[in-house]
Amino acid sequence: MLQKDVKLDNTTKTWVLKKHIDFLQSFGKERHQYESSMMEFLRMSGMYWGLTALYLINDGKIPKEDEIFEYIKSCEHSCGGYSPAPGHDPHLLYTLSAVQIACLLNRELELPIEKIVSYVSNLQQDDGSFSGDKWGEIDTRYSFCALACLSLLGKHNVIDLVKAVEFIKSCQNFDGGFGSRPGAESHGGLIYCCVGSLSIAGRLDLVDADTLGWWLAERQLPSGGLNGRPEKLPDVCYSWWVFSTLNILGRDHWIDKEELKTFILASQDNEGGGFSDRPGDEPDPFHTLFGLAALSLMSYDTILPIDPTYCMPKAVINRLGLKPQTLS
Ligand SMILES: COc1ccc(S(=O)(=O)N2Cc3cc(-c4ccc(C=O)o4)ccc3N(Cc3cncn3C)C[C@H]2Cc2ccc(O)cc2)cc1
Ligand SMILES: [Zn+2]
Repeated sequence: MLQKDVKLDNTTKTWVLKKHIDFLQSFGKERHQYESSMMEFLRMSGMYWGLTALYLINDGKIPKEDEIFEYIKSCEHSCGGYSPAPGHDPHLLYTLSAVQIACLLNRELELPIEKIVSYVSNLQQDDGSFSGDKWGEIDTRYSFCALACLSLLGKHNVIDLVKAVEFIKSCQNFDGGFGSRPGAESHGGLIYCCVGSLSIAGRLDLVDADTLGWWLAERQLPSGGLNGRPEKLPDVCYSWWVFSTLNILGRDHWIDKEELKTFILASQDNEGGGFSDRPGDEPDPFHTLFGLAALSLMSYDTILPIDPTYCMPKAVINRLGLKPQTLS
């Protein structure tokens, strides 16, 4: 079977740091008005992606902090959950994003912590799994959102951690990977969520690190890029999902970092700044964060260090006194 991949033209793209800062600072303004309005359904997450990316390359400086915190408050619901934008329904995805942004601003203590904690713990099911909102869709993504959100607030002991870990273990496959539910196929993004959850819970002993490490290293293609499943095209965001998981498992030397770096840099937009999913596509804040975050794990240029488990600046995780488990 011909391996699907992209062909990098041999001009290595220059590192356009200033343009990435401009791209991130202008998102939501006139230049990106259209895309930004189209993305209202995920705006709170879009702000976490854009602001974290900016923090990493702008020496931790974030503009308009008060305006951002007012926006978070405008998305708060009486149940303790946050919506992506005013007038939308609350959901665990955007509650995590709101807490992550508040932590970036060093203002997490100004949040209604007890209400958020009760919102998140009420989403845990009898089998230890989590749903994303009242409609009840179960997904290991939501286990990660719940554990990350509560641990950032120093409250992860309010849920049944043993059962939460048990559910994640029930989603482990013979290839060492994890899926969205028991029996679902292994997928790079869900493996990151499950290994990240076990890292927060201090239970990486449950991971078969060699078998999973091998499956993850198999994601690298001749272009240097990583895909999320066999036979898929490489994509910059998998540079984060797959590479940060290898980093947590102490096996990130199992892939060729130089080739991954080349693929990520080739996915920069040299005109307007930002990163796309692969060379030649439109850049967006989502792929810009995950491209920069992977480069940060490779200590590229002046990008500030990032924590592989939380996808947040190390300085913020250290300030919160959090020590997510990693294997050496
Ligand atoms: C453009 O098409 C999509 C498809 C899915 C989504 S998603 O919300 O389900 N989601 C996140 C995601 C976001 C973007 C994006 C564009 C502009 C912005 C502004 O901030 O963000 C783009 C893609 C995307 N995807 C889809 C994707 C990424 N790489 C390959 N694909 C198909 C991921 C998707 C799932 C997701 C992942 C992480 C997360 O924290 C939340 C949702 C969003 C747009
Ligand atoms: Zn992607």
